[in-house]
Amino acid sequence: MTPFRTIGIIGGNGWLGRAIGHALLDAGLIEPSGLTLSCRAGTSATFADRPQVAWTADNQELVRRSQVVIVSVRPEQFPAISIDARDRLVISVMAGVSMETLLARTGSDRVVRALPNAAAEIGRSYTPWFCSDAVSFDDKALVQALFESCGAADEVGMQAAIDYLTALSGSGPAFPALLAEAMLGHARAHGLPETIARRAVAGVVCDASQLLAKPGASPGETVRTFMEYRGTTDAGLRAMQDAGFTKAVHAGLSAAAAKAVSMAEAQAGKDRK
Ligand SMILES: NC(=O)C1=CN([C@@H]2O[C@H](COP(=O)(O)OP(=O)(O)OC[C@H]3O[C@@H](n4cnc5c(N)ncnc54)[C@H](OP(=O)(O)O)[C@@H]3O)[C@@H](O)[C@H]2O)C=CC1
Ligand SMILES: O=C(O)[C@@H]1CCC=N1
Repeated sequence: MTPFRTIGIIGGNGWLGRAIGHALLDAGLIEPSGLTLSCRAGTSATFADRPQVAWTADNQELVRRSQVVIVSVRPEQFPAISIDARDRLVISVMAGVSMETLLARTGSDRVVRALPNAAAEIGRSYTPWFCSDAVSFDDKALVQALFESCGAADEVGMQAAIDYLTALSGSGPAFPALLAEAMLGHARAHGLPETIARRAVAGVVCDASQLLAKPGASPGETVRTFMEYRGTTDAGLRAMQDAGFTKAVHAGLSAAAAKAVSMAEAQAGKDRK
């Protein structure tokens, strides 16, 4: 793998940008002095414990200092970013910004579209990524190592998979949160003390869900095993299904995936005008 000594993160003070920056440093993939971060104010307290990290408001200066440029601003903030990143490996983590738009707006032909999730903050993201033809074998090894510093990662061969996975795994951390919130509301309505309700819900959503991480575990098998008791869990699962649980999950994933595609089309449409 080519040793990349310099990496820049545009939007390095944001939720995802700072998570990736800290993960890279914690994994020793880069020295603090090799990391440049940007935000519009040009400085942030985010990496105060690492004073050798450089800050700038000038994104072209960041590009000049960095062999690898990670773009981590919100999609609607991207049009305001004007960079010439030819000869740089550009990695976008933005939802709904297509490879075609990235190639056209950055001037680089070595572009990666990656889609981490918020669990990068705790080193537990799942990050699929897709790259342009000019991305080299060494670049790919770097991208894989970079996102493995934030959790698990896989290269995918189709850009459409990134739009779909933006919904499934990119937005994914919000969905167990919705389940937890629904459970909490139910527990409160049944008069449970707040502390107990929170501990019980966290016990299910954060801890008991780890049963699914056991080697060989399968969600369908787990559901069927519980249903075979013909007891309380079976009653609960059947009522949830009858109320449209699977349908609701599928509708949510379809809506999120459609939004990823429509965001990409809207950005590309602006470029054509
Ligand atoms: N958060 C998540 O769970 C996930 C996010 N993503 C994608 O990652 C990207 C970032 O998301 P997230 O970190 O949550 O968003 P944030 O709003 O937390 O971070 C974006 C950052 O970009 C900075 N910024 C805005 N404009 C500029 C500019 N012109 N130059 C330099 N920096 C700029 C902002 O800082 P300031 O205002 O100080 O300039 C801000 O801190 C988005 O595109 C999103 O789609 C993908 C998967 C998951
Ligand atoms: O909601 C969003 O648009 C971004 C992308 C995935 C997670 N957050």
